[in-house]
Amino acid sequence: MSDIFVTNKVCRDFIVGKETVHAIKDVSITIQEKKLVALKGRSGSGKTTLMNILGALDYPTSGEVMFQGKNISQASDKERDDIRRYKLGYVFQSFGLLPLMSAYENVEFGLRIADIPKAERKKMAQEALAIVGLSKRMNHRPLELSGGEQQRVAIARAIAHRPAAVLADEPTAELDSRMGLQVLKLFRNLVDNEGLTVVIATHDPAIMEVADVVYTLEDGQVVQGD
Ligand SMILES: Nc1ncnc2c1ncn2[C@@H]1O[C@H](COP(=O)(O)OP(=O)(O)OP(=O)(O)O)[C@@H](O)[C@H]1O
Repeated sequence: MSDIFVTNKVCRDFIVGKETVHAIKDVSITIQEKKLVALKGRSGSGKTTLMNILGALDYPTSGEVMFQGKNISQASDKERDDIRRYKLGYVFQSFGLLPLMSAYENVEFGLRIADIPKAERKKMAQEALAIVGLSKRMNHRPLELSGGEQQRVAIARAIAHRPAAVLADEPTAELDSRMGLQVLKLFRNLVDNEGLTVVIATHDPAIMEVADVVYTLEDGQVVQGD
């Protein structure tokens, strides 16, 4: 199986006043295709910083990040934009749905941003909502859905354009444990049945039930991986 993300001694520093915060230090990890990989660790351990770097949303201060064999830390803005738009999908803690649009419209809007032609958008949006089990709720607006359902709409939006990988930052933090587990199992299904690679940053202990590989971060360093 091939590697989809490889980081080599990645560091990210933030300058705050006169101090330098070493948010992540010398992180070297490999993420294989079609796996569910967890980045686990306490608040402040560097999970979001590493996710943003993997997702081409931020640059490392030093070190290399490879995505599908390409060094994205040195890629042009256009190449990075294309990776974000076409190759990756993102899921955030607070769902990020547009409140005045229905579930279907939220997913369809994501497909417009990914430049999917109009003629294909309807079928792709409906398929993505079917995968997350929300075909019957697709005309509901976010506030007419439970938190778990809203997160499933956000997942449908993240997968509808058929990216290679989905990056989810604390996707269960605003859900109770039952709904959180449902969402984690949905990610597991996406890996097993849709051939996606999923990377989840979380401190939710239930991740241990679904992850293939867990990297534990402590003070910006990977202390454990299996
Ligand atoms: N933009 C920034 N400016 C300054 N410091 C930052 C910035 N982003 C992150 N940090 C610092 O880097 C460290 C790692 O933060 P990060 O958000 O990656 O951790 P985290 O594990 O995702 O935490 P949480 O679970 O609370 O989101 C923290 O000490 C944080 O204060």
